[in-house]
Amino acid sequence: MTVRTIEWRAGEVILIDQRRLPRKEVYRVCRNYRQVAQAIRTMVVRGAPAIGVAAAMGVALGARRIRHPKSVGSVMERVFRTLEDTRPTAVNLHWALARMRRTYEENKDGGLELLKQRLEDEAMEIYEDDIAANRRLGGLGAGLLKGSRRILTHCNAGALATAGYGTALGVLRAMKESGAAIDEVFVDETRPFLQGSRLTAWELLKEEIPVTLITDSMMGYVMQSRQVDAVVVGADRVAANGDVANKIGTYTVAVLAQRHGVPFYVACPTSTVDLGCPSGADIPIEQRSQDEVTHIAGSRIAPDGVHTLNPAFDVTDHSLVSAIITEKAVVTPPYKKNLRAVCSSTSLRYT
Ligand SMILES: CSC[C@H]1O[C@H](OP(=O)(O)O)[C@H](O)[C@@H]1O
Repeated sequence: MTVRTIEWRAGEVILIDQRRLPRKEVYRVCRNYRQVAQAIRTMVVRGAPAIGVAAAMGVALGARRIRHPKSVGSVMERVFRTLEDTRPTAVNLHWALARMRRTYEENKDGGLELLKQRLEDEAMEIYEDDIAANRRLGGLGAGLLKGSRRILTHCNAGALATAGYGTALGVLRAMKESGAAIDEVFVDETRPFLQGSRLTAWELLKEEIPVTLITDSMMGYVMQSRQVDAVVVGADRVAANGDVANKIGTYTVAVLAQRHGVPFYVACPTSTVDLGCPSGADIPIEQRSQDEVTHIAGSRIAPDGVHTLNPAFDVTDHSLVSAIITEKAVVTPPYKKNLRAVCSSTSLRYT
């Protein structure tokens, strides 16, 4: 099954509108960087690696529309700032923009047409690197989870959250490709945006991987009744000490996993590890609109005027993380030392 999450088509960025899934497969055509930024903000495209790739393509779009060499500097600064301001938590967005900014600085004096081509080439490289990384980490994860036949995952860390193949779902895809027996994947709905029930269930059904949808409140029950052999989730930012920011509810899963002796694995490319971020306390947590909590599919389910909280992410302490599966290695504690050893060559300064 090839999900076309995102596609560069000479001067356009094509995105599957993830707000419409699973009922409709609708594609959004972005013809300028502002449209890409809006698609990221409104979660037409979502998922840490996917928004990084989208932002990189947005930079290439922004450059393509420049007509006068003298305006390059002012236009590109506006492009970078607009895309950097879309969503704060997923470090892949800022990592990808740092790569694009490095390419811009290296080529800004080489002529406008060369600059445009170099930025497009870099965006495509970020796209292809992500898919390759997911396939590699998937294979490493399949080896780690060998023998785990009943797995729980949270949110969507699949092809839809990346340039393709997925991270947590990349591990499941690699397990299936290797012939490993998967008896059951428990997917929780992941309120309020329902990435689990709408996106992960959709991806796994298409892959013919056995999936059971549960409500968020059933996570404790399935682990207490010993129905889960392992948990694997994605990540939006891993701090230098191994603390993990991921979709809201991940911390709950991790505490339950520890309580019931279930290994808790995080699958992410090294572009998700932020060595410049000392701990989870330093990770900015995005607060999203209250409508996501008070409405489902556009219908109000809560009374007018009710106060809501809507942090889009939480932080799981590194002590609850059994291992971090990256494309370069499966990283185990002590994370501060081992993450630096594995990820330093990928790390880029974002500030
Ligand atoms: C492959 S990482 C996907 C990661 O991103 C999601 O957040 P959002 O849907 O708000 O972009 C979620 O935290 C996933 O685990």
